[in-house]
Amino acid sequence: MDQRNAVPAYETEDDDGLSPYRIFQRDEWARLRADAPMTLTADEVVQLQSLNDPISLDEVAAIYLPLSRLLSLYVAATQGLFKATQRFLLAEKEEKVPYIIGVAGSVAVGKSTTARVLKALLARWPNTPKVDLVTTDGFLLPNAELTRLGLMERKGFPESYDTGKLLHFLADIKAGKRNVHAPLYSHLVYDVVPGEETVVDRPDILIVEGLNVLQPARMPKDGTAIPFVSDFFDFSVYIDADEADLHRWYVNRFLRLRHTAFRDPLSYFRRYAELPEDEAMATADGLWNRINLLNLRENIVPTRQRASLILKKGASHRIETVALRRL
Ligand SMILES: Nc1ncnc2c1ncn2[C@@H]1O[C@H](COP(=O)(O)OP(=O)(O)O)[C@@H](O)[C@H]1O
Ligand SMILES: CC(C)(COP(=O)(O)O)[C@@H](O)C(=O)NCCC(=O)O
Repeated sequence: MDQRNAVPAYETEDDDGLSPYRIFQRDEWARLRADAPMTLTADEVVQLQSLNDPISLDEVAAIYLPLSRLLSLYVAATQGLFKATQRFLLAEKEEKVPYIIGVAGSVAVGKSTTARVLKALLARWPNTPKVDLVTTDGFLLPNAELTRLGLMERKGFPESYDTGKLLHFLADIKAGKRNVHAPLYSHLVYDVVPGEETVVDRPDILIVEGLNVLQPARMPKDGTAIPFVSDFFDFSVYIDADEADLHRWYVNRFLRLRHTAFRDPLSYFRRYAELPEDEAMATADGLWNRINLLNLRENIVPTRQRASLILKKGASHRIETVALRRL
């Protein structure tokens, strides 16, 4: 096995029962939906899916409704624990603390679709919680800074983010601050958009989606402790798929974008809209192999075992197995 991929397997349960994960085949997991009602329509599901990341109502029923049910139990348990701490501290008034869910995985695995479907389902729980979603691309260094640092070919690698800014953002959210601002990234212009922000105002649940959300902190030499982004998470989901599938999904999405987003005069990839298909494919292959595959192997896959839940997709984007941490 390639050393770079030498991450312990989670997909097979050890005979000795030492695996940190309980593995479910799709059908077994689907049964755990129990009495959770379907709250999305087929049309709404279509609206939530990303380009080249098909998702069906059946997928929502089999995978995401059991997950929504699990999360409703976990959120209630965490709130109970929080209340216990408040009682212990003889606190006069109970502040609410947002429950934070991280969504990690490769470029082109479909994190955005998963995050949007989860947001929609959780917001439709009977107590209608306020659910917000933030993507970490807003915390990327601007292209001018990446160019100055020689990091344009490392976009999406841990060093291409302003991790300090992301940590402060999450600390403010967990501290219960109001109107916390997060910067925004545009896939169209391929850069952070100066002055554009999203505002997060004390949600009940915040979903944080990005390649590197399970990344450990790089330890400073002076011995000071830096938190991990995931220290702020109450739960995390890693979306997993085989390299060959991810490669194909990335290239196919790139080819489809030539007929849509790349035609926009503002698109960073404008020049690729006119390329013949074989040249466009070679460009997409290059971006995948030079940047995204390297990042997947070096930084993203090694964080997989840190997730609370691993959703493993098959070649058609359907989730085939689910691995749930035993806590
Ligand atoms: N060059 C691009 N132009 C426009 N949209 C893009 C481009 N690249 C990716 N996207 C969109 O950005 C979103 C995030 O993509 P990505 O970071 O690969 O994560 P994932 O596929 O896991 O959601 C997706 O909805 C995708 O369709
Ligand atoms: C913007 C991204 C780094 C994803 O960022 P994330 O929201 O996961 O933090 C990624 O979609 C990307 O553009 N990667 C650079 C290589 C490429 O163009 O595919």
